[in-house]
Amino acid sequence: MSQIVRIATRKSPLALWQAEFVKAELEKHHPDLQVELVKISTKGDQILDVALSKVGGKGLFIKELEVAMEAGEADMAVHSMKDVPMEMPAGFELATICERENPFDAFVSNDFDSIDDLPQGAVLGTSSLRRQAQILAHRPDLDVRFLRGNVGTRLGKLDDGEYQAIVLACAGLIRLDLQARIRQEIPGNLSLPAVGQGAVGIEIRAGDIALKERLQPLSHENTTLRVSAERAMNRVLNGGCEVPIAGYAVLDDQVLKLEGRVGAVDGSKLLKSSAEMTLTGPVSQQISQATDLGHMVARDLLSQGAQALLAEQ
Ligand SMILES: NCc1[nH]cc(CCC(=O)O)c1CC(=O)O
Repeated sequence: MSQIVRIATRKSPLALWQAEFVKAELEKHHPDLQVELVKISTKGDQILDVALSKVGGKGLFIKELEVAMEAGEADMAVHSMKDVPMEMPAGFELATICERENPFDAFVSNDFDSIDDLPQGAVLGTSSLRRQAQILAHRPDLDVRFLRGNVGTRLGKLDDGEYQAIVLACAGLIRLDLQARIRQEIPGNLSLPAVGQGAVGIEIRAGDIALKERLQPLSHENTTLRVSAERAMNRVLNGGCEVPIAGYAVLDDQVLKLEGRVGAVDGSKLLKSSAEMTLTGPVSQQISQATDLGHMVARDLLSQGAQALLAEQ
């Protein structure tokens, strides 16, 4: 007898790709499972004309999915980790973090090869305060303008000529088979990625141990440790996806290295900090070491004045 599990997902093409990916993985590892998608509209999808930072951002893309899980209409929700708040609401837990796709930002343009190739004063589209802060710190002459909507909408606005270039996540473009649109993978030293960028996370009702067990084969240890450090940093800085904070960790040979940045949205200031740590012991211990590393970098950014910068936004 097959058992049915339902995934709550937003309706954007990228959200659907991610939910379909989790469905396929689950069915591969558990042939007895029948996985269905429950497609839901969220407030974040409907508000397209205001900066997310101005509409009380945190959790904007995931609230409705939690309501469906609470009502028993779905058993789990699949999210871009970048959009998952640092604290999960009571009754829910982050069960699994899957393998990260390319974490970097993409420069997309029909006329130019890279950020440095843009002419003086060029119009660049992004609504990410993190991207704006870092790009303006590097190229203060650029005219950064508002750009929201799902990946297809943003590319459409570029092609209509509203912008000379736009910046979005490489991961989204790659997953939607639009990698040909990436003119430059923006190096991390120019635009450090957002906390969790490129990783997919799975949220469940707190205490649903049977489902968590089922999800275990989808969990990616290297990604989980890196994203744990990034999120621990963000938690201390009190940041979500809608603040000019960047955080990116790499893990090679048990050495976890985390870099964090907090910027002024006009590019006038960019605080940077990094630290590394050798992870040892069982995974649960390594996660707590990764968390400590995140706290260290956050405290260093705070000692450099991050709080004042974030309060200005
Ligand atoms: N804030 C929206 C969002 N959430 C996740 C992604 C991209 C995919 C990812 O980071 O996994 C995007 C679009 C973008 O930043 O261009």
